[in-house]
Amino acid sequence: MQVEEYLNDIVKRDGCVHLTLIDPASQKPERAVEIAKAAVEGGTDAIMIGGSTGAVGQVLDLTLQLMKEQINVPTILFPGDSAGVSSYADAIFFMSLLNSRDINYIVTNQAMGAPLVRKFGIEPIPMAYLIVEPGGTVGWVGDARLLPRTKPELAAAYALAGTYFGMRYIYLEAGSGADEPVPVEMVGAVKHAIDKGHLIVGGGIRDHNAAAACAKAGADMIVTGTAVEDAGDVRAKIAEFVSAIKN
Ligand SMILES: CC(C)=CCC/C(C)=C/CC/C(C)=C/CC/C(C)=C/COP(=O)(O)OP(=O)(O)O
Ligand SMILES: O=P(O)(O)OC[C@@H](O)CO
Ligand SMILES: [Mg+2]
Repeated sequence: MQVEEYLNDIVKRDGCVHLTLIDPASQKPERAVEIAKAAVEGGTDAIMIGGSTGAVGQVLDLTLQLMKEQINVPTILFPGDSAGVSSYADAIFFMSLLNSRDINYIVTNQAMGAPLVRKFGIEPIPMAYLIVEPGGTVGWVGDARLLPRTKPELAAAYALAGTYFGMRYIYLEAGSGADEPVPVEMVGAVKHAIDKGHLIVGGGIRDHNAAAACAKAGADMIVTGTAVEDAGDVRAKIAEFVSAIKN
């Protein structure tokens, strides 16, 4: 429970965690590590590694190996399937896409990945992954029955079900590069519904105002990927997010 406790302690201390998502398929490992280093300098709390397409094998391993040598925050896998499990990560968001129509994303990929998680000694963090409109690539790949933006009560019902299954983290995802993040009304409704669980919000968070709004509405952790990939000055961009969400 090392990484989970680390994150939960930051929520207690700072009110909110910042997670930087790096897709190993988007750049060479050396560049990914440069981005991660700058993100850590900017104050990010951990690095998530994953992508919905093509984040596998040698590139994933090498990216994580270099990170382990060069950065001092945890690395957390964010896998699309069992091929996204690498022995060089500290933890894995062991997630089920609860609003998928495809059993592969509800439990089969997880079953294929579970023995690897055990073999490699990676810390699994049980998580309900919920995809909200517009959902982006991951909504399509994961065959999600997208949660309507105007129905916070549906998102809250899925989140509550996730906590009753024993999942301690709930991730509300609008899709990478979404035009708008998850609506604040939905963030609030989900936070209200889950007693002890932690709420992660990501997808389409581009600036510090959007990040602050999500945190204020109840997000315990904010994920940014595209905004960081696109930033000229990664360190400065992350620092803006961090100061907007933390007490
Ligand atoms: C726990 C294990 C072994 C597997 C989980 C399998 C599940 C539930 C996957 C959910 C659906 C999926 C395809 C997720 C991929 C990871 C992800 C959410 C990537 C989003 O990353 P970006 O790189 O920002 O998105 P793009 O790929 O659209 O750029
Ligand atoms: O790329 P962005 O839009 O920041 O989304 C991050 C993450 O929620 C995607 O899985
Ligand atoms: Mg990507």
